[in-house]
Amino acid sequence: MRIVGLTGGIASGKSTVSNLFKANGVPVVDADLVARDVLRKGTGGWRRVVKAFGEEILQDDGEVDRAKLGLIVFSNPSKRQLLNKLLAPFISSGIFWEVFKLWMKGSKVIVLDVPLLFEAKMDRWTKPIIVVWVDPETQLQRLMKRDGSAEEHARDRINAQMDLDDKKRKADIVINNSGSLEETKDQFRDVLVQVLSPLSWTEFGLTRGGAFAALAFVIVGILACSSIYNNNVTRS
Ligand SMILES: CC(C)(COP(=O)(O)OP(=O)(O)OC[C@H]1O[C@@H](n2cnc3c(N)ncnc32)[C@H](O)[C@@H]1O)[C@@H](O)C(=O)NCCC(=O)NCCS
Ligand SMILES: Nc1ncnc2c1ncn2[C@@H]1O[C@H](COP(=O)(O)OP(=O)(O)OP(=O)(O)O)[C@@H](O)[C@H]1O
Repeated sequence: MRIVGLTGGIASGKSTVSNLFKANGVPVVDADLVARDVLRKGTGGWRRVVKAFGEEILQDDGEVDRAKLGLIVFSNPSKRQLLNKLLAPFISSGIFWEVFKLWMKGSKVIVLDVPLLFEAKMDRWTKPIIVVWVDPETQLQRLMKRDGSAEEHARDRINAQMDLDDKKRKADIVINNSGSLEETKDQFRDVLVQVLSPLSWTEFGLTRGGAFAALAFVIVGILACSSIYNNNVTRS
């Protein structure tokens, strides 16, 4: 199985690129969706977070007020670290299960869309790593426009992540999303060819088909050895 890492900065265009993958039949595991699930009312993540941050972060219906919690953690690094520490085990296992389900379905190439791929050291499980890069001013403007947020809050969110240029240096593939959507789609076409190139033997071994082939090989080997052994015992 080939697990492609897709990352970047906040509002750099990861969802835009992951939608292009989905439109081309490549399944995507979205870490933001997993992170939402593990914070739903009544879950283990919800209980831990409410215990640590207090009931004042809850809405009337008992769900976490995400905007309120966001304002707290994106302006305070130690509170953000606490939230990350509380949710990390739930997010990692959630991602693992999503990958496992796709493996069971027989998917050969999948994309992991994880904003904090490098920060959470999940980059070691993915190859190649695609970084969606955008120039800083465009990133700020797109973020403010999309979330309707003030410049100060948008900057807090951007500064809560590893510098986007550092991520770019760690990438195997860079998509520059500073221009139009058409320009991004042009780059994406070449990226798709690379991502869908034939699997290496190691990647094939990690697919469901590869695992069954290896198992069949071992069973045939054992049967062949036992038949040779039985023949020798009968003769002697
Ligand atoms: C603080 C929360 C409630 C704010 O929710 P909100 O709906 O406003 O934002 P959303 O979850 O859609 O995230 C938007 C973007 O913010 C960035 N972001 C989210 N969490 C973090 C974080 N802990 N550190 C840095 N950036 C983050 C990501 O780029 C993400 O794509 C939420 O982001 C959260 O629970 N974060 C902690 C979980 C986490 O680490 N998620 C990232 C998945 S790897
Ligand atoms: N090339 C582009 N031209 C114009 N607008 C764009 C372009 N790419 C993305 N956008 C817009 O910028 C915003 C951020 O893009 P997107 O949601 O894909 O980023 P993201 O990296 O997934 O964000 P997050 O980290 O918050 O999940 C969206 O409103 C999107 O429509």
